[in-house]
Amino acid sequence: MEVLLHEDLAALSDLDEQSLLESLSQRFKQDRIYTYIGDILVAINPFKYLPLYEKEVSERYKYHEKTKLPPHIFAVADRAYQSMLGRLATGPRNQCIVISGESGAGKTESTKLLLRQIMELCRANSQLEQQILQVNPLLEAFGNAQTVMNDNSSRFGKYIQLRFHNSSVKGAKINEYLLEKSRVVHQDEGERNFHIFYCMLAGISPDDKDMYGLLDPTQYRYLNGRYGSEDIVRKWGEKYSEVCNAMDMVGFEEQEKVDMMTILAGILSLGNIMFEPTETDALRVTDKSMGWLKATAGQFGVQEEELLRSLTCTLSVTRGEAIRRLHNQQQAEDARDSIAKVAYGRVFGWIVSKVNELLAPNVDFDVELSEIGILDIFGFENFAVNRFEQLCINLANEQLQYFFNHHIFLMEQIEYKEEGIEWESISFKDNKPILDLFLTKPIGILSLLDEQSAFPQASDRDFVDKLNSKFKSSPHYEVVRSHSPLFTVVHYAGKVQYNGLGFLEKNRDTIPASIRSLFINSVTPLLSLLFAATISRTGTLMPRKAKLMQKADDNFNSTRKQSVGAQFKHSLAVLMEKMFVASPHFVRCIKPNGSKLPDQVDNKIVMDQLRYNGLLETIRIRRDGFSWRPSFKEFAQRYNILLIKPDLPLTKESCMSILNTTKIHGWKCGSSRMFFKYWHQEELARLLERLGKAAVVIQKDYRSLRCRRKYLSLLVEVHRQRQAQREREEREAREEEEKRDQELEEEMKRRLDMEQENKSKEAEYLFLPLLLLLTYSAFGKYSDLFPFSTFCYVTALFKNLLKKGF
Ligand SMILES: Nc1ncnc2c1ncn2[C@@H]1O[C@H](COP(=O)(O)OP(=O)(O)OP(=O)(O)O)[C@@H](O)[C@H]1O
Repeated sequence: MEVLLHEDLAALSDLDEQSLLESLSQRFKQDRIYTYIGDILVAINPFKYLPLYEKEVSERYKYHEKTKLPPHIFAVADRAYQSMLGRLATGPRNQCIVISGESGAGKTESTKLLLRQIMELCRANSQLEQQILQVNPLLEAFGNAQTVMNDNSSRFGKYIQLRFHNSSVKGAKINEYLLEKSRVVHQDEGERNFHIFYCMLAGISPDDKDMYGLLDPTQYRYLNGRYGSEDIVRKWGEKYSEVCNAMDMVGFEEQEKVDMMTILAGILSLGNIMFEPTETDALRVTDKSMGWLKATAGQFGVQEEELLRSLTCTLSVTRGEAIRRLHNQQQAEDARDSIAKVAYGRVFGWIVSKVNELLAPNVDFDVELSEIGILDIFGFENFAVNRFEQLCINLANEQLQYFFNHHIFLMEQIEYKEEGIEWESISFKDNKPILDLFLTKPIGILSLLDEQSAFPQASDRDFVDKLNSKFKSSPHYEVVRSHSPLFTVVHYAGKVQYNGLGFLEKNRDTIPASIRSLFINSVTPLLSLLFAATISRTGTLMPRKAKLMQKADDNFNSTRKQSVGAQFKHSLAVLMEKMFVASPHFVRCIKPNGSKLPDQVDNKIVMDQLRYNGLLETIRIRRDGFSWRPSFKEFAQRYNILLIKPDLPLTKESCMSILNTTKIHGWKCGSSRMFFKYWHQEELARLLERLGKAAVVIQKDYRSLRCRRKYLSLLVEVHRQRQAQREREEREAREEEEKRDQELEEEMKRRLDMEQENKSKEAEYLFLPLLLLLTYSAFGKYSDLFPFSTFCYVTALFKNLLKKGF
């Protein structure tokens, strides 16, 4: 039991297919839906609520050590986030998380959980992060639908690029891949149209229903006249308010929402327009559907007659002459359906481009952003009837499987050989020949499809005949003897029989110029914008400014447009380019049974998935192989800190010296790079972390020492300043006192002087008359000899002598 419940299957020494299955299903029965194969996460869809994603669980998985907690999708989010920031074994790098598995295996749920946890990790609570989280319900409503394999199946692929500056999210970009537009006009048994139609009909208020001209849901042919039980309708209603909230949150304007709903209502009405032949060659709209024609024209904001004309005939200009060709009933119905598909496809593309506009990073161009990409692409599909869409979906899955194989098996084993590492080769199912069958030029399925699509007279049968003649000897292709244009491709995940009917038309995906110009002139601004938009080489809608529209439309030529197959091929190539330069993390989703039931494991279904996913081989390569292979330079640069020697040369010898200081075993040394087991990354990261913690302690102590020293010198300075202050104050006091003494002395002197003066004045007053008397009496006799002036002079002389204290 111990072995069976092992959390990392790569740690088991011996495992065969049967014990792998047993091990996973035992864990599943105990609600342990996650299991590691080294650094790869296997997730089995529980089809029931499990208390695995609560706030408290999310907290535990933040910055955790992998081996200390059970395997979890949150652990993948944590590892991608920490690796992006360069906190784990490697320096900062862009990351991508690749989620794969067949339809209904749980990819979209895993994507949502990853997004949520990454937002938690960057402590997100700003408006931007809320907007990023709100994008999902919006895209799900417009891009998901019920299929026989999954009630909430993604009918498009998406690659979400989260962009960060340092640790906080600065923006996001959604890349969408090939929406299954044909679902708007046709759904197979047991399937439904896109969720938004049902949500809108269930959740809209009676007033708005009147405003948009919506009627009873069972009346609409595009909905197959089917609606749902009361319970389901209630849920759709709730979903509709969620979608409206999401639109508000993401930032859609009121008029844009109204336009969008009007277009959806128009698509539903359009589907009810039926045609019948008249006695002349012309077609007419049946009496019953005249009302629908009127309603559609109103909802699409175009003239009723013009709409009818564009449905029933094609106008083309040859050598300056306008030629009108009448449609037969089938052509009119095709024109009707193609309007519905284009309108819906473009609404979806517009939502994505609008979301991207609103979530674009608001930072300067020179700010370098890091990225985590999450890929949630439609799962492998094999229905009773497989059409062009299934072919594209399965091609995308082939491409993903190739990416997985390339990373896990191919690159690794090539490097062992090149670097002289002893290695017993592990065989795996290489799907490169199947990819080549699709993508090779000029003789691959997509090239032949393009070739045939370019001939207006070619039929789907011609296309399949061409495939049969070119690939009849290929081990990955089987000719099917039938009146219908059938063919079989042996995919990595099993054989799929395709029905070639409609392949050419879907690949061309053109709308007649007359229809396009009719809608460009619609009074509904959004519809006009959508039909004037161009489509990029990778199939992305590019809305244009109104003024530029008409000019470009004058020389619009539908044959210049890339085929859908070519666009899809390009978009996959661009996606692979992005993913090949990032560090990948793999989540392999497994569907436990075909009935979408909880607690049930269908051994055959699970075993098939384990086999075609190559999980047993993955376990072997993760157990015996060296999944992490940094170059000497890369390793020495990152880990020289373990030697605590600056300026260490980035050589093999340095790598050896570094590793000799650790207790890590089991690594190998090649001729230009090191070879490590997946768990070595964790061990080295732990050593770095320990060193990091030690560095923090040293920094802390050093800082405290510096602070203490600074404090002491400040204290001395304070003492010095205080002393100086004291001395200054004393000196000032002294000077003040001296000044006061001096003033006192002066005052005393002044008073003395005054006293003296007073005394002399008294003497003057006392002696002057006497002196005068004496003088006069002494000199009186000789007054003749002494004139009066002499007398005055002598008197003044005495007076002065008296003043001076004589
Ligand atoms: N972790 C989970 N916990 C509970 N239920 C889950 C979980 N994962 C998936 N499910 C259930 O399985 C259903 C299908 O999952 P999901 O839509 O994620 O599959 P998918 O692989 O994305 O399929 P497709 O390729 O068709 O889009 C979900 O609607 C949900 O009911």
